[in-house]
Amino acid sequence: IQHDYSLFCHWIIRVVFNSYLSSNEVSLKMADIQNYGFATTANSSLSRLSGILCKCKLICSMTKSHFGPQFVVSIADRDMVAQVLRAEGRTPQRANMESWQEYRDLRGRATGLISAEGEQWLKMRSVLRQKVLKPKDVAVFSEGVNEVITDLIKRIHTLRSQEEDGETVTNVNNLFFKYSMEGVATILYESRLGCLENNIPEKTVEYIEALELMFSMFKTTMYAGAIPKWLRPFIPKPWREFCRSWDGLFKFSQIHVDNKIKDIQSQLDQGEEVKGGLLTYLLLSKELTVEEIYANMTEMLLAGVDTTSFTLSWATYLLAKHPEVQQSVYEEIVNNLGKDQVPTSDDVPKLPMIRGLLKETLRLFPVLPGNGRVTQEDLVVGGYLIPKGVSSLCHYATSYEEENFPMANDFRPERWLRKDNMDRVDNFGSIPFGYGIRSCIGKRIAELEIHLALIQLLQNFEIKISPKTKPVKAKTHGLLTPGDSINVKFADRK
Ligand code: HEM
Repeated sequence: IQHDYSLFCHWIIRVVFNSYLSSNEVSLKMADIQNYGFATTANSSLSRLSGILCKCKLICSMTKSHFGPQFVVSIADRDMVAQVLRAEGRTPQRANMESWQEYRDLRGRATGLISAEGEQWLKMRSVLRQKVLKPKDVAVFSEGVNEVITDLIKRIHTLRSQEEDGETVTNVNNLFFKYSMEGVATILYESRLGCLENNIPEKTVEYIEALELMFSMFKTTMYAGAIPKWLRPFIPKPWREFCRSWDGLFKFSQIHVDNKIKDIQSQLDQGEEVKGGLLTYLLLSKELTVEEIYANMTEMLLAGVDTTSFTLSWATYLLAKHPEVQQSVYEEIVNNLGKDQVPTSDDVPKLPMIRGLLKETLRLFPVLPGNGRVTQEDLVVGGYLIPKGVSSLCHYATSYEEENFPMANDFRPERWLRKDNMDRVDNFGSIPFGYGIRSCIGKRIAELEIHLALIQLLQNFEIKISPKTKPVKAKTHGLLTPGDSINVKFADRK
């Protein structure tokens, strides 16, 4: 049962238990159990069942289980996670990417950074890392991101004016989804989509809706790869939808990349000097093929929207729930930057509390609660032999360990402040962007989008609890997401 049928068990358990418990409670219990030992949502349904029945919290730091046909060793201990990551070779391998590869083979598409392996991955990583991996590389995107933030603030004014109290914005994640999509498109495609406009042109509405649908469809079809191929004729929907959402994402990226190719060509034809950002560089340098550029833009779009928007939603929620923290972050902004000055990336180092706020938000709510790795050598970890070819690193669990973070359940951004130059606040207990040469390549982009947005939001508004704010818990379907709408008030700063 733990092999091919684990997914079915998972579904059956969900259906049965949903009828006994509220769905939130089930998600929470599943999240708890998953993150205390199991890295992926469909892991080992039987163990989950016993966990739910016993209401016990699994606190083992190493467990073995199965995800579809795959054997997984899940590690939830800071030092063991560090040991596995430090043992990585020059081309670390990501787990569970077979379905992504299969889709690309089927459609004759290239792989992007997330799905590529080996030398192919290394080649693309070496090209992309030169442009986006250091804070100074992404500093050039500040202006474009700030334009998007101006639209975000306008949109908040519009949305709250539609509410009775003139201050509440319901389901902030909708808003931040559009912000993140607009922000990442500005950086990746060097063009604006218009997601945050009040009167969005019909054409734009169509593709925003199509993209939203693709993102939501993608989440539900994530497990398509775990269903054995021989079962697909009997249960065709997950695989069909998985392919359909990839088709849509690729098409979307291709339209924007092709537009850029035309722009560049017309500039060249007119004898103009061609200047631009990341995409222009990739197209002109020809270090990647056009197919590789399509694939990387598609995978970065997929990786860069929900991650950023969920993190912003949680940060907003935490600030509303902790007015004293919000006040100290705000005071730091006013004292070091002023009430009205538009921040750039150069200002962020002057605002350690803003950085602490993001780190603490990601410690409590790491969008990717686990990290799948294919270990490339046999390893002895914590006295156990982990065979080559498996492992899953559960940093959600290590983020909540008292040993790693005293008063771990509390929201305390100041825990990330350095007392002096020698003080090291980095902590393997919380690695929301992963670690090492295969860590998140969009980390600096995400930080820029989130830091600048939070600074301007706090300069403009006091974020407060609204009567519509209910306690929101996290749930997981691969990504850790808010389990309910986050509704807060954006009150004008006096
Ligand atoms: C709060 C926001 C984000 C979080 C928490 C996050 C987290 C992560 C994590 C945990 C990984 C896996 C790292 C590993 O395997 O060690 C990853 C990989 C990746 N992320 Fe992000 N990410 C975020 C935003 C972004 C953005 C904005 C982009 C692109 C614009 C992006 C692009 C990627 C790509 C391409 C990879 C694969 C890298 C590789 O395999 O070489 N991410 N991210």
